[in-house]
Amino acid sequence: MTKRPQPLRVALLGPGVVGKKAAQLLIDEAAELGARVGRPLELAAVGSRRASVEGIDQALLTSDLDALVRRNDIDLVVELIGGIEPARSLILAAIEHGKSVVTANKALLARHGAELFAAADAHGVDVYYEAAVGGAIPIIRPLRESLVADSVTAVMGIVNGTTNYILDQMHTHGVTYAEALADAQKLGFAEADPTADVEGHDAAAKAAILASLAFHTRVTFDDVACEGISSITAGDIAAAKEMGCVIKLLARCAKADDGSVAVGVHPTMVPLEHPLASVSGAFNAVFVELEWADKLMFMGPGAGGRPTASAVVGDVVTAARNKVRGVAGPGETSYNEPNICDPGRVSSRYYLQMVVQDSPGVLAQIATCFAAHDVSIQAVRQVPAGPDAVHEAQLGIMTHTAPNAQVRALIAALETMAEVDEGVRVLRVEGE
Ligand SMILES: NC(=O)C1=CN([C@@H]2O[C@H](COP(=O)(O)OP(=O)(O)OC[C@H]3O[C@@H](n4cnc5c(N)ncnc54)[C@H](O)[C@@H]3O)[C@@H](O)[C@H]2O)C=CC1
Ligand SMILES: N[C@@H](CC=O)C(=O)O
Ligand code: NA
Repeated sequence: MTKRPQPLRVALLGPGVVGKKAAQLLIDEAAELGARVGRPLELAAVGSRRASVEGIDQALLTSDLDALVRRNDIDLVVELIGGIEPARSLILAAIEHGKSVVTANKALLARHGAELFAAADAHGVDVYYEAAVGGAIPIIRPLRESLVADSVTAVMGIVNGTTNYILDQMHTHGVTYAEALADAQKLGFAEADPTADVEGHDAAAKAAILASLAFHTRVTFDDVACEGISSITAGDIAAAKEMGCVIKLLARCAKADDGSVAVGVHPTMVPLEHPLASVSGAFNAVFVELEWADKLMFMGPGAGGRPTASAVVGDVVTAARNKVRGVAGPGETSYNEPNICDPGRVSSRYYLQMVVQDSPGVLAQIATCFAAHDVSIQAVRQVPAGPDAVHEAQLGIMTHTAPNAQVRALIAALETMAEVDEGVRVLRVEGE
């Protein structure tokens, strides 16, 4: 009788939106996944706060996550509880006990990635995290492995499904921000606390991870200039439409002229002809510009239980294959020193919208103010400020590319002009 090979045993922490689906995939496809690994793959335990979880055998559940990640009979740990602690300590303990780790936790990786990767390297195990950026979309492995010989010049992406869903609903169906957010929460895209989504923190964590991989450096969450979508109004959406654009929450990572790395997350007017403009609903997309490969776009479901579980279990199979062969995958410890661009030096096109007096010479005065700040005007749009505001007009001005600090100084100067109402609205505009 041939002896059944010893299975590789997986512990999954956090059977929530993603964890439940990852457990289901590991259970339902166990035979096929084992064949792909070359050894049986078994979901051996699930670390959970709850005493019962639909679809998971009661006998697998344990509330003692600390003990679980140290158990000798566990080979791989899948962390899906989210947040910083206890996720960080649990992952470090798992690594120190010789387990490879799979996580979807971008918040943790963007703050403590260096520590986790160094620990994994020291203990000869893997930390895989494909689900942490763009959910099911393969983007981590392409940047880390397939494109490693090329030089990335810019990475930009729609990397938060919740905000893309909200903006898309506002743009195409005219629904309110609050209605669209409630829908996104029901559909399972939103983080437990949706502030992380709508204020751009989730996208900023993903931007830090993308920039680190793209530029072989270590960018952290705190290095990312971050602005969310909670202040986007129906008026902004209407202005974008009139300028031939759509508003997207865009994460942008690029090399500045001096070689420093500029990383930001901002609501951005994206011209309709740009490939990212057509990315709708909760879909994510990452657009990469490279010196040799030119332009690539990766697109697909960036959130939700099933798509994210696909990426998580894909990483489990990869880490398990490495275990079978007695090797570790490509580590992440050889980095260039971080050199982060001062946010004021980051250049972009901008759209400025203001209410102005509708009388002769005002436009000329405003244009003079732009010239005094060395900000060049690309396009101008003027509409009545409102049905009763006969002496006021709403003026929208799109600039050519200019450094952020110069545009901020221009706005401060415009707001001191008697002809301009306070509260000049500003949005980034993608493209040249
Ligand atoms: N929901 C999504 O579409 C995506 C989520 N992610 C990431 O995947 C991870 C999990 O996200 P979700 O499944 O959406 O979250 P969730 O809130 O639905 O699930 C988390 C689970 O972990 C459990 N948990 C939390 N802290 C725990 C603790 N200290 N001890 C025991 N159990 C604990 C919770 O009770 C819950 O069952 C997060 O890092 C998230 O950022 C990544 C990509 C997409
Ligand atoms: N809340 C996130 C989930 C995936 O990371 C999103 O909306 O994209
Ligand atoms: Na991904």
